Amino acid sequence: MTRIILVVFEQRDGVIRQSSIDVWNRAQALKQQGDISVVGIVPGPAGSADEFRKITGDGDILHVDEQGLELCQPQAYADVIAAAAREHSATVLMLADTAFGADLAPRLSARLRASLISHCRSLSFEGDHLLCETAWYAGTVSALLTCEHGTAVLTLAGGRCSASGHDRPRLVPTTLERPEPSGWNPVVEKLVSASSSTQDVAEADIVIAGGRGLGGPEGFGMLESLAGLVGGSVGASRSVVDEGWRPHAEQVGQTGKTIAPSLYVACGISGAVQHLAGIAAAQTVVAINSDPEAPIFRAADAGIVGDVFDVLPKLEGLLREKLAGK
Ligand SMILES: Cc1cc2nc3c(=O)[nH]c(=O)nc-3n(C[C@H](O)[C@H](O)[C@H](O)COP(=O)(O)OP(=O)(O)OC[C@H]3O[C@@H](n4cnc5c(N)ncnc54)[C@H](O)[C@@H]3O)c2cc1C
Repeated sequence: MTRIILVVFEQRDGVIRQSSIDVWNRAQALKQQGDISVVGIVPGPAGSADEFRKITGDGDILHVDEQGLELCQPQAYADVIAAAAREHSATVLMLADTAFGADLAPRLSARLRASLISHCRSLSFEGDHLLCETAWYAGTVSALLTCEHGTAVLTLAGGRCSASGHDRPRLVPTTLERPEPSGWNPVVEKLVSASSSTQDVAEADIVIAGGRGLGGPEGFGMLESLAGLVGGSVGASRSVVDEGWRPHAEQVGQTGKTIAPSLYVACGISGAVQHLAGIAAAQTVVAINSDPEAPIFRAADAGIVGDVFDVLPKLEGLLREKLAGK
């Protein structure tokens, strides 16, 4: 029997999130493991052809754009996605492990009477069983979970995943048969972007993050300059956010964002387990810290022991020379 995976795409202001495209690519990779077909759904106004061109692989992508979906209201989304899951007999629903995915997944699980597995790091099919490796206790423990029967709703933790094929999915403007929307959330009237000038730290390919070692909000000027140079975003530890030096939108970790950049540079960050929980999927971690015993070095691929105020300007100077071809 063909198993149907429904991938839920998240969009913000009509722009499809990279984390959702990663989930789609991971679902495509699962097709090698059996008779599996993948369907996507984009609720809301992600209508431009350019947006859809970012997506490759096989399968239909349902695009549902109707009144009430423009504000990313989870209850409205849950109605639409549950209707799509029923219509396509989906047995697995996959969402990115973002704040929005974490809010939506339990609603879908309740509506579909499905099992819910959050923070999946990896997944595979063994016979009829879906096996999910998930992270618990800030990533210090991993558990292998399976759903014995019925539908499963999964949130997938970061992991940049590129498409293997160059096919284009078929885009299907869709209207779904569903009961009158009952639970439109009256609280959301307007979405305001927290930091419109820079890319969301959860989507960025390069993240330059700072901790308490930067001494104050002024220290982040160096990080902004370096991030601007390499086309990255600035991230922050929770201590920094608690101090009010940086906005919560930039916080990385257990109570912040889970990120999956190809390069993560931790500047003056000790590397507490709650912080490391957010960077497990980073491909390369570089740490700059004055304390050679700082735990961040154990999680780093490369480390520089030194004062961040000496190291970062030198690093940026070298990079500028390199980029100028000197
Ligand atoms: C339930 C819970 C959830 C949490 N969630 C998160 C989370 O999501 N994200 C998160 O980050 N934390 C989280 N924390 C907090 C976490 O435990 C740490 O307290 C926090 O990560 C520490 O932040 P920090 O590394 O910036 O500061 P510190 O631990 O104070 O470390 C500062 C580091 O800077 C170095 N340093 C100092 N001066 C310099 C200098 N001039 N040059 C170079 N290095 C220097 C020091 O050697 C030190 O290693 C959570 C905690 C709890 C209990």
